[in-house]
Amino acid sequence: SAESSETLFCPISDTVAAEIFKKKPRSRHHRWRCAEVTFTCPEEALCQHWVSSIREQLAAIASRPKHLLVYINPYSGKRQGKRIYERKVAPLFAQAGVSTHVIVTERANYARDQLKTGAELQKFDGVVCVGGDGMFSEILHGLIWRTQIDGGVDPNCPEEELIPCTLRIGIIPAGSTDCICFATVGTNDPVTSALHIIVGDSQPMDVCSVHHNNTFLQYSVSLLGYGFYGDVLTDSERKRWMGPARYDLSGVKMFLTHHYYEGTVSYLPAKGIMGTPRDAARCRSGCVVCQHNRQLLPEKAERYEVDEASESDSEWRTLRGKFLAINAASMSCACPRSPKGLSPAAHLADGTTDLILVRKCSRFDFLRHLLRHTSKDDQFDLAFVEVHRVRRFCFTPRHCQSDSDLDLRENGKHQIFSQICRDHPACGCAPAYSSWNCDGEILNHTAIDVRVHCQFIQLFARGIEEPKVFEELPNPCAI
Ligand SMILES: CCCCCCCCCCCCC/C=C/[C@@H](O)[C@H](CO)NC(=O)CCCCCCCCCCCCCCC
Ligand SMILES: Nc1ncnc2c1ncn2[C@@H]1O[C@H](COP(=O)(O)OP(=O)(O)OP(=O)(O)O)[C@@H](O)[C@H]1O
Ligand SMILES: [Ca+2]
Repeated sequence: SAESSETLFCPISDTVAAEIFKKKPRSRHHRWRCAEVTFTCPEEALCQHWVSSIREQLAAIASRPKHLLVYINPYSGKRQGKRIYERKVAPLFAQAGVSTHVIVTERANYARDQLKTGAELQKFDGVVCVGGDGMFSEILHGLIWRTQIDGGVDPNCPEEELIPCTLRIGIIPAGSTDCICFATVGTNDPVTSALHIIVGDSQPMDVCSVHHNNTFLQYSVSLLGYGFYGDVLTDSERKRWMGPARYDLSGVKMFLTHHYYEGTVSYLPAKGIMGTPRDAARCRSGCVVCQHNRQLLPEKAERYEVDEASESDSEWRTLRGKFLAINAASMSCACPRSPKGLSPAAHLADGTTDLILVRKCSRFDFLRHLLRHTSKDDQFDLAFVEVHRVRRFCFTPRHCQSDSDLDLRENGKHQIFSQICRDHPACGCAPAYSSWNCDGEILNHTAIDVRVHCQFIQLFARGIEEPKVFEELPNPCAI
């Protein structure tokens, strides 16, 4: 009888592919590619038996998603989101037997609003966003909001125990920074991300809730930045037409502007945990620090909250001063601009955020600090920089006297003056306030209360994998 053969779909990493095909491993770490392995057998019936049993085995893996809700932002990054999805991702989902419901967004917050109220989520095993960090933020907000409202929880109360989201989120990177994808996968590559979704990987992630006066503002998973990163974002929003390059231009402009801001930061240090922001070790796939610190949370942490006793007033610390930047990095914030990130030793899922305070210093010193984000040197090893691993923090700008004052500033006259001064640094009048950059969105309040919720969401990812030495290569069939 004639030999039968069938091509089977098997996603594998570059290194494993190299081992199978005896090719030289590629230098681009963390990228995954599809490989085809053809088995031949003498009988067609046997071949069909192999195929059907492999398909059955794959279908029985509960962690693999079967139905996905996909949102594409057609305006992300270089406006390639739709093309990237259709050319690189959709064929892989089809080949792997993953069905999809694809929605191209029609406006900002389209996906968020649908998830909050409209979408029939029980049909899906996950939600995929094709876009940048802003698009991810929409999905995050939609899903968290929906989960709280369905569970009868008030998201406005900062002390409320939130209900964690169960639907996993996948990110197909197509944006300007794609920091969440880069920091959870190790690369910004749509095919790699699609394969992590197909094989059903799970990576838990911390989420910060941000409140102002008992009113919910936003959630954050990467950077909450006041001062430099807030000003870069505000300035870059007026240059959206430039695409990803707007951040570099605004970065240079804000570096030259060199504004500092006065205020008070109070924080609750994360006590008894494994790991510090100055560690040489990094958060990697299967991170023991994240697992250990999650277990430290008390039993009621079934609801993913921190022990109230550890939040007594005496534990809080307060710092006042003039700051060029106040950054809270709940993860490394690694991205192509800074492959080690704002806080290289931060953890994806340890229930803490790294609070980085850059005090007023010379332009030269600030440049040294910034440059160290791109080299092996420690950006925290400078007299004007301090970093604390915290569970919660509050910030109050010095000139923030009352809410009505703040509202006036945010809605009216002060904002205009502040804007004039921002645009005309030569007038010598520095603005009293910056804005918070919350994962790339501008917050409309400056006095904020931030709380970390440990392992609050799950991504279709597995964290960054350490490069494998040859002997440790996994069995490709087990991936
Ligand atoms: C001299 C080179 C120094 C390079 C220093 C690079 C540090 C870069 C650190 C990037 C951290 C990104 C954190 C991620 C935040 C995301 O949630 C958010 C949403 O996508 N992205 C941004 O806010 C977008 C933020 C983009 C910030 C870009 C900052 C660029 C700074 C350039 C300073 C140049 C000084 C030159 C002096 C001659
Ligand atoms: N159809 C749409 N039209 C206009 N804006 C949209 C649309 N869909 C989503 N958005 C908004 O576009 C913004 C930027 O999206 P996204 O993050 O995907 O791209 P980006 O280029 O990486 O931008 P950023 O660097 O701000 O994250 C988000 O705030 C999102 O809410
Ligand atoms: Ca963290």
